[in-house]
Amino acid sequence: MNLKIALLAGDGIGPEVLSQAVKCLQAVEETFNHNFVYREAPVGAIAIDKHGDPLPEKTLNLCEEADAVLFGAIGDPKYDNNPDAKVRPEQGLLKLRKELGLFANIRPVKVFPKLLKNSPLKPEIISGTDFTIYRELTGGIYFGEKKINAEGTEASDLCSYTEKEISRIAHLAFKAAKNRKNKLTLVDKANVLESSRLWRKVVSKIGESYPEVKLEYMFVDNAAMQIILNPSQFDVILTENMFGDIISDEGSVIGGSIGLLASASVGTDSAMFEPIHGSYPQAKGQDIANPIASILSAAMLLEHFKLFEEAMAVREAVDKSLKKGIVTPDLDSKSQYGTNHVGDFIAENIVDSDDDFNMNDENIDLGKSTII
Ligand SMILES: NC(=O)c1ccc[n+]([C@@H]2O[C@H](COP(=O)([O-])OP(=O)(O)OC[C@H]3O[C@@H](n4cnc5c(N)ncnc54)[C@H](O)[C@@H]3O)[C@@H](O)[C@H]2O)c1
Ligand SMILES: CC(C)[C@H](C(=O)O)[C@@H](O)C(=O)O
Ligand SMILES: [Mg+2]
Repeated sequence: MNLKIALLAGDGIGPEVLSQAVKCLQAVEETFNHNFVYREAPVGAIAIDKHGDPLPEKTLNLCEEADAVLFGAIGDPKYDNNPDAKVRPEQGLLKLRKELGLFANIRPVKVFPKLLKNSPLKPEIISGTDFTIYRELTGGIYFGEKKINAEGTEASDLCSYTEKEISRIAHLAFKAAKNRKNKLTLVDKANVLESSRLWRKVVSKIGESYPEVKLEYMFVDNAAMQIILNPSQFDVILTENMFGDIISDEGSVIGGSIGLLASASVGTDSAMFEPIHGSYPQAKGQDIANPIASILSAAMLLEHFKLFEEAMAVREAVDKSLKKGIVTPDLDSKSQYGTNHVGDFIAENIVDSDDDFNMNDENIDLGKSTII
């Protein structure tokens, strides 16, 4: 298959982790005889430094012309620590999502058996965790009207949703639940927020078209607790933009590190693949960041184009690195291995299972995601 892939490395650890994902895609090209063309473009703080704009027009054009975008991370303390900054790296990411129409952000949360003891939570509580968050990505409080009064003493962000914005992601989430364990939990704050009550109305109506899917509702404060207390009760979680952002970082605790959690952001015409973590500025250039979230985001990219064997080969190589303890320090504080070494190991272990993979060889956790 020929694919044009836009590479947006961004800031902090973004470039380091993204280049491990690219190594893996190149290994896939070689092993499975594909031809991917990569084009790099600046985004985030680095794009502000170079062009005065966190999403230069050239970057957006490149993404629009590409078949898919592979994103690193954006963000820099010089903006995080300056509430008065007029231009911010995050605006680049938000604009990109909006312009590409990436309304659904799919974040799988799964525990690798090998890492059961890495989690701060008890193994008996987290084993069997396998849920996917469908986070609405181009609406809600992130995109509502922002105001600050002239004195700078009062500010507001509007949380607004339309029926259309809710229903398009709800259909995706119901279809995903149908292909999984037939359960969908809508996470909201319908006891307080008008926008959440609209979510409930729209989602319950759509639910009538998916009678096999058990629809449940949960308030977000309770959901934040249940994800930690009993994560295996969840199958597909559907939620609005900000709640999805927060509960997915929380979900990453279950698996032992946020450096493992990948995501796909999809719309009708475009798709972007990005780790859920940020630019982790403290680790920039230190070769300690976990590249697996970025590598698994590349696996989701392959699945998006129905390259399932190829994606599986990447997942199996990741699994092998975890089994052999070839991991970064977030997963093993005594580890001698860095970002690059882990990336090399995973890329080198991408093989065509038709050639030499023995299913009984190792107890492999395939961890297949559920993009449709
Ligand atoms: N998609 C994105 O680009 C994205 C996402 C979240 C945050 N951000 C931005 O990133 C900057 C830093 O934000 P933050 O510190 O709140 O979140 P962060 O995700 O960058 O880091 C939080 C903590 O998670 C851990 N971590 C993150 N990535 C890791 C990795 N690959 N390997 C191992 N450990 C990892 C580290 O312990 C780190 O201290 C901010 O500017 C923020 O706006 C960007
Ligand atoms: C950086 C920020 C705008 C972003 C978000 O909130 O969507 C990040 O936290 C994420 O999870 O991708
Ligand atoms: Mg986030």
